[in-house]
Amino acid sequence: MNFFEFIFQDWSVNRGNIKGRLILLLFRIANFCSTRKIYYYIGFPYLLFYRILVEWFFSVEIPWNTRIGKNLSLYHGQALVMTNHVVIGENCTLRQSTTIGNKQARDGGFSGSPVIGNHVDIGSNVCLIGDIVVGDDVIIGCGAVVVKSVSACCIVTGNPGVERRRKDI
Ligand SMILES: CC(=O)SCCNC(=O)CCNC(=O)[C@H](O)C(C)(C)COP(=O)(O)OP(=O)(O)OC[C@H]1O[C@@H](n2cnc3c(N)ncnc32)[C@H](O)[C@@H]1OP(=O)(O)O
Ligand SMILES: N[C@@H](CO)C(=O)O
Repeated sequence: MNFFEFIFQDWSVNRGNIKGRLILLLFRIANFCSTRKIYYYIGFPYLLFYRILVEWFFSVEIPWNTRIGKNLSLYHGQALVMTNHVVIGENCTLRQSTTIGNKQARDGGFSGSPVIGNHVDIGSNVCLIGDIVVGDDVIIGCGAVVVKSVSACCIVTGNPGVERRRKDI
């Protein structure tokens, strides 16, 4: 993937969604710089710009070195927070007021963070926490709190999240 393909990899799935396109374009440029050593140093001022604009002003904390597959849809980009250990597959959807992160142990150490498969649709106001794996083709309902791994082809709803098999695939 060349530079332009890389930075525009989410463009088409966010058609009509200017904010989603802008945030993801800024993220992909930061991601490109931060994951290639020489560009990390050259692009460091840009990384600071990314952090201030996207994290402080848009309130979307997608760390610049997070591993995210192509075609991420980002609706209503605000109050979205994740750690840089999160992994997100291809063709996933994220919405507002969602946290994807870790938990802290009594000894002060941190757990791992979620690894999310392909074609995972995450509703608004969701918390995905800890060293868990979310399979492919999962839908996570709005407001769900997910602290255990989720099998592929399931819907998860509620707090604590309960999974059931999808009937549409
Ligand atoms: C501004 C905006 O629009 S931002 C966009 C916000 N939208 C979202 O985040 C969409 C997220 N999608 C959802 O939460 C959906 O409800 C889904 C995908 C989880 C389920 O959708 P459907 O398959 O149509 O389920 P359906 O509405 O038939 O409900 C099935 C059952 O699950 C329950 N249910 C549905 N969604 C949820 C939820 N988020 N949390 C808890 N229970 C739920 C229903 O009450 C129903 O229970 P019942 O069988 O006891 O009556
Ligand atoms: N309702 C659309 C956009 O607001 C969604 O699924 O998030």
